[in-house]
Amino acid sequence: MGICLGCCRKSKARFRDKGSKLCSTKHSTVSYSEEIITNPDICLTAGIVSDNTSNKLHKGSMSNMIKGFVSKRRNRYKGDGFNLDLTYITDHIIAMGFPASSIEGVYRNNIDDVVRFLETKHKNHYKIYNLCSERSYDTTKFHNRVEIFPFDDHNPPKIELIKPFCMNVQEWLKSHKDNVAVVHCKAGKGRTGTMICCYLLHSGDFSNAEEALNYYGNKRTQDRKGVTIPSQLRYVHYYAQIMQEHLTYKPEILYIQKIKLEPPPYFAGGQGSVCFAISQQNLKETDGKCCQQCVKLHKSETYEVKRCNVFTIELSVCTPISGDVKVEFYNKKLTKEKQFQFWVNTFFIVKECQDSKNTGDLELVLRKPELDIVNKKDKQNKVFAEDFKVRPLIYLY
Ligand SMILES: O=P(O)(O)O[C@@H]1[C@@H](OP(=O)(O)O)[C@H](OP(=O)(O)O)[C@H](O)[C@H](OP(=O)(O)O)[C@H]1OP(=O)(O)O
Repeated sequence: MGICLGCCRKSKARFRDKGSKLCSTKHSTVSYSEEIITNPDICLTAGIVSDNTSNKLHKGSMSNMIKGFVSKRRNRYKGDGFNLDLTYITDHIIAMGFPASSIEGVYRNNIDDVVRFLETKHKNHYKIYNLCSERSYDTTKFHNRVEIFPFDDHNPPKIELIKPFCMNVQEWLKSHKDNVAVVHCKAGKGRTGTMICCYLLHSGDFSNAEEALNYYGNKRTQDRKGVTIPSQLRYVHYYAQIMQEHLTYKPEILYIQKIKLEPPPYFAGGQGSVCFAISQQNLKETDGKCCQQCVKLHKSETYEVKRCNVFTIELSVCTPISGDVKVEFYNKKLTKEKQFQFWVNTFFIVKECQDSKNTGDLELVLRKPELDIVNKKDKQNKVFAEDFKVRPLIYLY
């Protein structure tokens, strides 16, 4: 039986993320014998294999090696004949990577292995929570006990998504002492951690966001870094406030009029141009189901930045914002390159003002570690100074 390398266009299209990092060499139409599967070099460089071959590949020790590599520092479940990117966060809450099929099942959790695991360990007592907005799978494999609470990779959930998720998990866990909730996104780390930490707060297991996040990080990863995206962390803190102070959420309307960059980024050669966009996460109904929809509210012109202490950008129109709001900054070269982004929620901005008895306008301050992307990409402080801050000026009324 041979492996056809390079003949399956459909698989190629699907092979776009981690797999493509592993297997990105040129295609070949050569057929290889089965023993070759055990040769790491050929497997890693093979790139494209057909679907029935992937079914065999995912069972081999080579596949386990690739899976271990792809799951990086996440804790895997190994034992009883299983080797899965899956971690018990508590006895009743499981975090795992995407249950994948086809070639993706060779380097992520294979859906059939996940089914086998859950049927063996938690028969009739598991329910899956899929957080991916980007895709799904054959839910009949899990007897259709799959709930979808979708949001985008590298982003926080819409704030209104969190409570229904927590209530659904709570109801499921309360309905039988043996029930488990199995939560996943793609890697089963960032988005999964965000929602699990919110649940740990909702259930009263933790009363403070930091403790829930540390607990999750310790359980799910070897480097104790569970949720690392600043906006996802911010939303766990938001939900902690809702729980601690019994708040009733309301999407307040505010206005952004200025954004200050302090100091402005330093691009190669000393000069550069920035532009930014402000978007809002709305809920829209499609086929009777509520989905998130990111709507652009403001697209800025391009500003040339010069060296100075504070670079202030006045918005051409005072932009009303409400609920979950994303601000994205780009460096405008030949192509636009995203430098950083952050999500905030207007309800918590107003609350912060009220708590500090501030009746005037508010200058939000977001420091470099609180900004998505740049917190990881510019660790050497080459473009953004270590003490870089972005200060949106918000009008309350
Ligand atoms: O933190 P990292 O570097 O492991 O990033 C994860 C990504 O790995 P990558 O950077 O592409 O190698 C990872 O992508 P892969 O699974 O590696 O393709 C996910 O995007 C993961 O987010 P989530 O757990 O699905 O919400 C990402 O996790 P978060 O950054 O969202 O926590």
